[in-house]
Amino acid sequence: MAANFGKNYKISIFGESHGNALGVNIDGIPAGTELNLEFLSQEMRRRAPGRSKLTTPRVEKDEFEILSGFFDGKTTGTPLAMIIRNSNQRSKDYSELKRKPRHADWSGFNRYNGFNDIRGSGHFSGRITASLVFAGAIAKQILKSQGILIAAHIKSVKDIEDRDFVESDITEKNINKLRNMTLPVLNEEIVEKIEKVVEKTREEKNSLGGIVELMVTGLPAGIGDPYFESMESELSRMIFSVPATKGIEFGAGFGITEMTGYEANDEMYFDENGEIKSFTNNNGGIIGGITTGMPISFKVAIKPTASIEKAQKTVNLETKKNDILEVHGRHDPIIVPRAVPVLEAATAIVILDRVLEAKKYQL
Ligand SMILES: Cc1cc2nc3c(=O)[nH]c(=O)nc-3n(C[C@H](O)[C@H](O)[C@H](O)COP(=O)(O)O)c2cc1C
Ligand SMILES: C=C(O[C@@H]1CC(C(=O)O)=C[C@@H](OP(=O)(O)O)[C@H]1O)C(=O)O
Repeated sequence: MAANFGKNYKISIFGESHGNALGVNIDGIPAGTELNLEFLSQEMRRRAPGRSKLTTPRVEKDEFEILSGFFDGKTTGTPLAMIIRNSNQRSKDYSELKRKPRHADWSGFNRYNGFNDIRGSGHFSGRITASLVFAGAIAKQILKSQGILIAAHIKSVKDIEDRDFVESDITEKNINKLRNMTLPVLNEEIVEKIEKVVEKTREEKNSLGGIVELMVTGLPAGIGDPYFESMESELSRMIFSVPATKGIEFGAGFGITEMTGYEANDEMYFDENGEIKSFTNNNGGIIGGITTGMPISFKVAIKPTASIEKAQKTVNLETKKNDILEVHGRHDPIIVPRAVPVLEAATAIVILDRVLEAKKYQL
């Protein structure tokens, strides 16, 4: 089923943006895992809507309720189900959109024979990513206990660029700092520039996109598989499940095509502790679908928000005539900052699933 992901850390998501609730059922959490509920809440707040002037004004607390699989502060090992109740639906904003489709309304209408819930785009809404953040936050806690850390920052908005991650950026202290920033960037001088360009674009009834960079450290060499379950394949499958994702590149990405083989090869050496490293990481920590022991590094392209107030051409499915669409309602003028915690969580789910898979073939 399309709503399911994972072979070992298995998630099944459900819900609609304007329905009663959304949530996730997680199977495969090791029994006896202590959950830090405050950390889970913090992660939910990082993604929640209505938390800054750069996000949609729809305010939702995104308080989660754990229904099963958790007892006396520890997981029981049986499925852990979580729901979040929706509290701030304004479905009249969508009354026109049944006739005049926006983002996934037209493709979803055809896929579900017209029975898709169009209120807030139903299951297609970015709101459903709250479930990913919850499952990812549990995965992050488990991975951290194994020395595996995941970090993300905004790499660019329009033509405003942050510097790239280096391995030494990935410390618990730096991750905590980024987690507490509305605009998580490494070069804080660009924060104001981003705020200004987003504000200006919003005033022009338009929206912006950008790039998020992620890095995973602490993974040993040898996790993953060749071909269909390669680490890149699994990560890409999950990352493309995050609404608004339009591209992913590992390591030097498309830029590697401009290098010669001599430049592109990541030359290896023994470091002062006798560990094998490479001087460069153009392959993004994955070769042959399997981790090399270098950090996994990748960038994700997030498109500009589809729902904009600026008038655009569309079709009217009722009159069967060409028409004009102006989307009123509550929308993110840019999805990128809210995508940061979602992409981290999505990455954590995949990495944990692959780490558990590796336990099957490594004694
Ligand atoms: C956290 C988050 C928030 C989003 N907010 C909006 C929004 O306010 N308005 C909108 O049109 N799209 C928003 N999106 C993107 C749409 O959900 C997405 O574009 C749509 O489902 C179609 O999917 P696609 O763009 O991946 O093809 C958001 C996505 C995420 C991850
Ligand atoms: C509610 C959230 O964001 C929503 C994501 C979204 C979309 O089309 O993806 C459209 C808007 O929905 P609504 O019209 O219901 O306010 C956003 O507010 C959320 O992320 O929790």
